This record gives sequence, structure tokens and C-alpha cells, in this order.
Amino acid sequence: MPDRTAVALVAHDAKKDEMAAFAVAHRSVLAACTLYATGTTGGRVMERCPELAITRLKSGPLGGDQQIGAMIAEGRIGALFFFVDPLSPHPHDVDVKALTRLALVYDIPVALNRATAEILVGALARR
Ligand SMILES: O=C(CO)COP(=O)(O)O
Repeated sequence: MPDRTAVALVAHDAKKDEMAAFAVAHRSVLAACTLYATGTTGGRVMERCPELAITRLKSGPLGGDQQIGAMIAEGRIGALFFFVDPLSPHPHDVDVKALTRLALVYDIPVALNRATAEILVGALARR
């Protein structure tokens, strides 16, 4: 069983402002979770929410997406918030695909956009 209290935050560059705003809006729910993030996303969220303890992994293009994917495979992540930019090319597109694929393989809740994230964070709040 995945660690249901552990949450990963990932956002493409064009979605980082949205991820930071999402974290601000739901900081109390997120504070009750064990938080992991890819490097730049984690930095941006911590700028806005310095009270959140976030373990920052490598930046996505440098392996951070793969690190989170490996944690999912190990049962160490219970939910993934991954704000995807569908309108830009990404040099590490294969890593992005691998991360979302592993989230499906291990059947963890995944929010790929803000609308779904609002629903998922509500579910986390009720746990
Ligand atoms: O590239 C990413 C997702 O694919 C996210 O990585 P950063 O948070 O380091 O920008």
C-alpha cells in the first residue's frame, strides 16, 4: 500500500505560478502531509509557503521526475499533483510520460491540472 500521507508536487514552468497559488490556498491540508517536490517546483512553493517542509528532489529535466516515479514504485508516494503544461515541448518528455505511467501502474490518485487538484486536495482534507 502506498504511504497515503505522502504527496508529490510537480509543475512545468508555465504552471509553477498556479502550483504556488494552489499550495497557498491549501497550505493547511498540505502541512499535514509529507511533501516531496521536484527541485524548482519545491523552491517556488516554499517561497510562498515557507512553513511547509518539502523534500526537494532533483529538477525534473535532471532526473527529478524519475526520482518521484521510483518513489511511487516503492510505495512511498500516496498522491501526485502534477500540473502539466500541454502547450510546450519538454526536453525530458520521456520522463514525464514515465512518471504519469507509474502513477497509473501503482494506481495512486493523480491530478494533472488545477481543476482535478481541487477535488483531490478536498479528498485529502477529509482523510
Ligand atoms: O520538469 C518538471 C516536470 O516534468 C518539474 O521539474 P522542476 O520542478 O525542477 O521544474
